[in-house]
Amino acid sequence: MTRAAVMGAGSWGTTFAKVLHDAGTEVVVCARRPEIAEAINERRENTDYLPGVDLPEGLRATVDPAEALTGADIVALAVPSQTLRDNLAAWRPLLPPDAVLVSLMKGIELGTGRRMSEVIAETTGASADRIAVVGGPNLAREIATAQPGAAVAACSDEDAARRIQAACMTPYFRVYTNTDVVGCELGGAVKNVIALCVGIAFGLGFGDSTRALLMTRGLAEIARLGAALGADEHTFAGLAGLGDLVGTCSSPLSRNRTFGENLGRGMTLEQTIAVTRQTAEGVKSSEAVLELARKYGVEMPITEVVAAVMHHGMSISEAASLLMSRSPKPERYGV
Ligand SMILES: NC(=O)C1=CN([C@@H]2O[C@H](COP(=O)(O)OP(=O)(O)OC[C@H]3O[C@@H](n4cnc5c(N)ncnc54)[C@H](O)[C@@H]3O)[C@@H](O)[C@H]2O)C=CC1
Ligand SMILES: O=C(CO)COP(=O)(O)O
Repeated sequence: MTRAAVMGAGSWGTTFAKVLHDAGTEVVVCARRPEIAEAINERRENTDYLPGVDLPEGLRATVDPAEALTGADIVALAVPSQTLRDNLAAWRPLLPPDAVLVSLMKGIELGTGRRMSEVIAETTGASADRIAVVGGPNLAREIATAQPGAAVAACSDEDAARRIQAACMTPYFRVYTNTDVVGCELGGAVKNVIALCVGIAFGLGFGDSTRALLMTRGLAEIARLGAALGADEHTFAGLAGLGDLVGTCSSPLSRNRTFGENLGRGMTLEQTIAVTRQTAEGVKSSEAVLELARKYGVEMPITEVVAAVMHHGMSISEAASLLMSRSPKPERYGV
């Protein structure tokens, strides 16, 4: 039987652990706080992150990383992207040498511009055939309540991708494989930045025309960055690209979209941060994505204004007018 450890018992870590369990994988989820592990083990509920969602009997939680990691064939990482490097430094001595390390995270590291698979490689020394990514349009509460969903398991080693696929495919969760790790990661991370902008537009009272505009031009800038970083452009038409963008930008469950919506409705950045209890990756990643775009000479106008609003005090009205007053150009998808 395949054994998996899920490191991080937030909303997605807990949900993905349930998916693995439902797929017949033996799984232990590792929480930081004892009360979360206790609630999962004893009340069969993650009372903080997924209140009201029943968790299966066989899903075990611990606060002891060694207990979770010992003997694991698959180690799924589900902590906030900006904390991965520090978390991995602590877990590294405990990682089984042959385990596949799977990033479930959708962010880019601030200050380095590294994708999560790169942070994993740098911190653990694992080779590319042991580093994978799972991404797609997966809103935790929906998947945790077994609503039909799908994702992509990506690894440069197709066999490893297939092993992950087998470990988490259930009657309600379809998993496809891909070998384009870069594309799958960029799709997941950059859509969070676009979702912030869509949320702002929604909060300002704009409707579906504006949302569709931002999603479509957002996808164009994701694809441009992807081309520069060597991704396969077809990935962006798939679940980890268009799929994830549509899911997040459309859903009131999205923390990123909700963060933007609160700003659009008139909250200050500080007020919005204060009311946001879970991880809205796009806030920090917007600046990291922009650094990456500048490094590779890629134009990303939506990312640019989102980063300016999140980090450099630009007002929302200035951001909107900057986007709408760009010079006329032919429509192009991607490069
Ligand atoms: N929630 C969702 O629907 C989905 C989330 N993701 C991605 O999964 C990753 C994890 O997100 P969620 O589980 O949703 O986040 P969350 O905010 O619900 O949970 C984060 C978890 O990381 C733990 N953690 C470990 N070290 C931490 C530190 N230093 N600071 C703060 N928290 C720390 C927290 O205790 C918590 O268990 C993110 O990159 C997110 O983009 C991906 C797909 C769906
Ligand atoms: O990644 C997600 C959906 O696929 C979750 O989006 P949020 O992080 O904005 O909630």
